[in-house]
Amino acid sequence: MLELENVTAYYGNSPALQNVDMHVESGEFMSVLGRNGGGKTTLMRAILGLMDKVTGSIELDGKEINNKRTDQRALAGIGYVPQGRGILPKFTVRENLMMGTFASQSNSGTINEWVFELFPILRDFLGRRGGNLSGGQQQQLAIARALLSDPKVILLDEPTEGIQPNIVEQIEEVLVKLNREHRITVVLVEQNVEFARRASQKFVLLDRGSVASHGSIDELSDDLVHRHMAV
Ligand SMILES: Nc1ncnc2c1ncn2[C@@H]1O[C@H](COP(=O)(O)OP(=O)(O)OP(=O)(O)O)[C@@H](O)[C@H]1O
Repeated sequence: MLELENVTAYYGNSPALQNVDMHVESGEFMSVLGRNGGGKTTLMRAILGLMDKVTGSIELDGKEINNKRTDQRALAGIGYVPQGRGILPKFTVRENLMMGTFASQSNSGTINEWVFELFPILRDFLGRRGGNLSGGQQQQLAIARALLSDPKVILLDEPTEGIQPNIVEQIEEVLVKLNREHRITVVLVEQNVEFARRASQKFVLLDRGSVASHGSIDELSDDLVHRHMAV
């Protein structure tokens, strides 16, 4: 459902991602791995249309999206949880959630209750400013906001970075549930290899902007991790 062929992405004139292929099937959980600076965030930005220039092909459900604007890609069904979470600190939790609904086809402004079933804490904090939540709560808010755009595929950039272990566990559980029960396709950027091994069916391993290895998650050997992820 998300097909990248020969994708090269540039900051100015310098390519940070080169000739990347990635094939994600509907309902699949894909992890994108690699050490810092390997190109993982650049890959997410290329899929979203946030790079200066991207060559190659990016298809969603068989339709080319590489010529579309970021907002059109969101409407087409790509949800995004950026690195650093991207919460608007002065907006309340309710307002942050409403931002997500505006990126959905229905553009309803209505917050679907199911995000509170996934993250009950958000209901309690609806009137609180986003900037006053803890890091873990902000991450839950960022995931809920992305879900309210009704995504077919959700891209998450290091959602567990800098978050306390019990919240990491909760986030892992929610992502697995979204994928297995709600059939949302997940593309997860992670440094946490064990999380990726538990949650994913497939992986892509980036090294210096190129695909060093890819396959089903049981093919992700310790040797590959050591070669391409150790600093
Ligand atoms: N705004 C930018 N302008 C120019 N070069 C950039 C910019 N952002 C990243 N790069 C370069 O692009 C390359 C890939 O960076 P990217 O952020 O995609 O890596 P990453 O795998 O996501 O790393 P991290 O785990 O640290 O987030 C790096 O060499 C980086 O220095």
